[in-house]
Amino acid sequence: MSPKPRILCTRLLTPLAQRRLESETRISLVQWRSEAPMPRAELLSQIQGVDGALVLLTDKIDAEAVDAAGPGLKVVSTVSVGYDHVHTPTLAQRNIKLGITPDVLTDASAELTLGLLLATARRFKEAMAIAKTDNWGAWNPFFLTGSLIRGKSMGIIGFGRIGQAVAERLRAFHPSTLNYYSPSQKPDAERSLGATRIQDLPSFLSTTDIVIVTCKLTNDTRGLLNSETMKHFKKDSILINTARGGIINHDDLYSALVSGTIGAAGLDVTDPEPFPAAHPLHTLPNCLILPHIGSATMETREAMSDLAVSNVLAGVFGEELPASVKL
Ligand SMILES: O=CC(=O)O
Repeated sequence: MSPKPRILCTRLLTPLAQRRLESETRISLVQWRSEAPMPRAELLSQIQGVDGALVLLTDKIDAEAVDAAGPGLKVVSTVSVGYDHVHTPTLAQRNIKLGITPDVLTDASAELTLGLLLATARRFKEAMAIAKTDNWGAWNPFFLTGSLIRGKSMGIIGFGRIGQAVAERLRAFHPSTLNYYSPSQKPDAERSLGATRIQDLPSFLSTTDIVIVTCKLTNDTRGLLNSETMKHFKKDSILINTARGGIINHDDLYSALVSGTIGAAGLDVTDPEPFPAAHPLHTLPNCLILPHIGSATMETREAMSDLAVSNVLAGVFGEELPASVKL
């Protein structure tokens, strides 16, 4: 009888998915049973000889990790839709499958994006700080005035599942225009969402009041928004990023927010993560930072974990992954 496939899981999963993984009798499970990330040295040691690795976006799966796993590794399954922490050329070269968790987190991510936009436009960070003090003062017409969303030109960078789900929700705010910046044309979404593609970044930025970043982090998008491209933002524009921190140069963003080149920013993702408490962006009243909670609802995290379990099981048993990346 051939030995059971070995699966390494680098974290404790949400309760239902954890139970499912533990009760899977066809596999031999090695798991880092903690809510904190598996230390790198531990990962490199425990991944040796496994058939499948179920990982999170905090685990760097590079050539070193794949080498440490050895020739039996068939599948890497990440509990995330983004996979910039996985070195895809190495996986492709060694014929290792990559599973991700699309769709199940689209609603949660789009809802968080809208929440962050509203909070940024209406200055929640300053308002919450003042509400806790004795400087609240009497109601006055100029107090904490923010920006209306209705009637604004909206622009989405990246027009995949999450970008389109954000666009669908933004329509309820009656934008003046809804544009997107993406390497590929999306004719169906253009028709159903009334969106227009502008593929020249300076033109896209200079005609947009509210810029929302939802694209993947790739070699093409790393540092896409920097001191050069930020010059094209409209005065008083709002920038929201719920994709990956590396798409924005944070030092350049600080300068742009201080000089007024950009009016306000809401970031659910930063570079690095965790974002240092001492970073000057935290000191700005017009920069609201969240600790990467886009998909953080319990239902969503259960669905993501469940899909990741399905992906890793399919991979080790040589079946088609329910949700994979074409490498
Ligand atoms: O950021 C979260 C994800 O990629 O799922």
